[in-house]
Amino acid sequence: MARRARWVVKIGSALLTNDGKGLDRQLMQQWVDRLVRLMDQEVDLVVVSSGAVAEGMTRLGWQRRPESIHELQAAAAVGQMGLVRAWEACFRRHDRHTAQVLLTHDDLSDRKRYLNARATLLTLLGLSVVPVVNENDTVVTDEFRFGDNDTLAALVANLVEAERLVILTDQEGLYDADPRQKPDAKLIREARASDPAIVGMAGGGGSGLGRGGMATKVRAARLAARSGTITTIASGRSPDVIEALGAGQAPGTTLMPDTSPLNARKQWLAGHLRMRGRLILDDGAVRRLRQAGSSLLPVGVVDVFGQFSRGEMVVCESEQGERVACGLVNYDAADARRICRKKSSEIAGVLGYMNEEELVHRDNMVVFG
Ligand SMILES: Nc1ncnc2c1ncn2[C@@H]1O[C@H](COP(=O)(O)OP(=O)(O)O)[C@@H](O)[C@H]1O
Ligand SMILES: N[C@@H](CCC(=O)OP(=O)(O)O)C(=O)O
Repeated sequence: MARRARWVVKIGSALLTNDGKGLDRQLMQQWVDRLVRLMDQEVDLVVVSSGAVAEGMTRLGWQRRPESIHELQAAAAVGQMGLVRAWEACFRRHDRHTAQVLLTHDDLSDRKRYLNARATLLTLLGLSVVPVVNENDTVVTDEFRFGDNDTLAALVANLVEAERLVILTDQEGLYDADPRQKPDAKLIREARASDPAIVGMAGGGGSGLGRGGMATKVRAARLAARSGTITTIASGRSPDVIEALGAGQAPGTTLMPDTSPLNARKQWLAGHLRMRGRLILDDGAVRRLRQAGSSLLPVGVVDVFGQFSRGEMVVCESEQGERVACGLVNYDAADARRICRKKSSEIAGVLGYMNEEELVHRDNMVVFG
């Protein structure tokens, strides 16, 4: 059965807080009404919501964005409360659960945490819960922060392999110049995310509330393209944009990836990680990986070489020494040795716990041609 489509919808501070006048709950409800309709059309949804700092400033009565990092973090902590409550209330009206997911850069660059974040998000989607993601502003240090949620949303799109990233902002899309400076700027309808020309068109943060501006949105589209994700940058002032997207129209600016999802994922897996170990597979496992598109179960592994931790990259070889696949492993080397040749139902008995029944999940694996 084909899996449901996955979309990541990112909503920026300027839009969400009505240019700093507090959370625009009415508009939020209008978006949610449309988003729920999308979910009814077989789309799983992850919302990436900015606005914690802006909402915190409103609650604390601050007129200007503070300079000090600790004041910003304090404002984010206050505002995040309002933000998740507001999202929860809007989705509740449709009997949908929401979940607060706060991520940092470390969570997505460390492979173990990456796998855990991915598994949790996919579990939430499987439960029809809407994850509401923001950066964990209170704990991040300056050098490791995303800073803008455009980048975070793109990495979340990579994480769940979303078909589409929708970046809702206060402009109709990407213009050939900043429309706040040049009112006659023209809207770009469609471009390749990798086109160097569009980077030059995008200026920095414009609203004073958001941090990213268009430049980070264009960069986000490039990052998202790694997992074959199509990015739409559109105005969230009118919730009809979501309806139009659901009906297959292309409002705002569409930024297309160059590669198909499979190739993009292959490039990403192959380009980013070093092999830490080797798993030797029996003939049955080799066949199942190559022909049936299966995950690798411990029962098909006859030997384990190398030192690796959960989440690291391993190469899978046949007993004849042929490279069959590579992927992110779900157990560390010591535990992999203990469960190889064992049925998945025996894992918990042998180890005293079970992460996943697969040693390497199909989604985290590239099979060589
Ligand atoms: N080429 C461009 N096209 C559209 N907007 C641009 C462009 N260059 C800069 N901008 C500015 O980017 C702003 C949106 O970014 P930002 O304020 O960070 O919003 P958000 O909070 O939605 O992320 C716009 O209000 C606009 O002034
Ligand atoms: N994590 C921050 C969001 C950072 C930010 O301003 O992002 P954006 O408005 O999307 O450019 C917050 O919730 O205030």
